[in-house]
Amino acid sequence: MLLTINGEDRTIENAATVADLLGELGIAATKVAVERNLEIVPKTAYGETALVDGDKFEIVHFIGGGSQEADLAAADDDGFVVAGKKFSSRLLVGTGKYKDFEETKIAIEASGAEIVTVAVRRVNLTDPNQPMLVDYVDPSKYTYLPNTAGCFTADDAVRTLRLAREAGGWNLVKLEVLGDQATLYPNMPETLKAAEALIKDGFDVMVYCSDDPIQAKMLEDMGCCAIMPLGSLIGSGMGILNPVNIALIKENANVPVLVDAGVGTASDAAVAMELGCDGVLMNTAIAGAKDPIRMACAMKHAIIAGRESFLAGRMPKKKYADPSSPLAGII
Ligand SMILES: CC(=O)[C@@H](O)[C@H](O)COP(=O)(O)O
Repeated sequence: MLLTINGEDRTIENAATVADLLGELGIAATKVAVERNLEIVPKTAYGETALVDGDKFEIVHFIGGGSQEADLAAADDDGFVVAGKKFSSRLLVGTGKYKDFEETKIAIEASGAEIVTVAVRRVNLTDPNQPMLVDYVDPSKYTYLPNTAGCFTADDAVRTLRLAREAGGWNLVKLEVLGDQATLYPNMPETLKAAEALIKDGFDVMVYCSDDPIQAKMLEDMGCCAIMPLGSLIGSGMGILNPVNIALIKENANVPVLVDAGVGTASDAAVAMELGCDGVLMNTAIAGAKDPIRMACAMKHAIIAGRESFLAGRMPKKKYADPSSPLAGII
């Protein structure tokens, strides 16, 4: 019979059920999520779900998947907590745009990040015959944060994350619903709709959003566990274009606020932290640098420096000079 599996037409000779199909493809049923004609098939039903000619399957295969406990031993008192879990690093990193998985791995190590976000639709999680991220970035060492990059509707985003949860058990997710290809700006009505559905479905939702303080508050009130306004457009490296709005969002929030997207260089990350943000998520600034490993290291230091500077409290700005050496006693 003719089936479409992950967009590819395949002739399957012997399989009668989803369980048989996985067997024929050589995939262990416990590490896989199957969506058939846009409906997720629960693992318990693989054996009795009969294949029908023309069925379309989306199969997500995670080797050793599932988010694991972060290494809390290293967490200092200033760590940040999201969805009840404490992290010592306030830098979250993406996994796209690197030369290969080896470079991804070394850059993530150099960044000191504990949370790594993965585009479920883009990173190879399905084909065990190709290099797979989980073979390089150990899911028992890092908290995997599946994201919905490439989703332009609420329905698409919700389906993508349900599929990821079915496969890897991930409950903590990063929602992004994009408006158009040119800007990748968040589509806020669709983002709100998806966030509501995911929260209702039991997900812990970290949400990429516009830097509008009112909509950020709506997302928090709805139950999102972290608010992630963009600094500037994804991949633009333009830094934080609206620091006043980011500060307003942080001032009104009772959940962590992380700048997500647009960071271009280390000083942008420091600015985000000096505004009082709880963390920064970035990808392109590291992966797109001439020396990604060195930049990852720079970002680690920038995040720490920005945070320390925020906690230290900056001196007040003054209109006129104030000599560095006291004038009293000068002859
Ligand atoms: C990796 C990821 O989740 C991106 O969608 C994110 O928004 C990062 O953007 P930059 O690549 O601009 O850092």
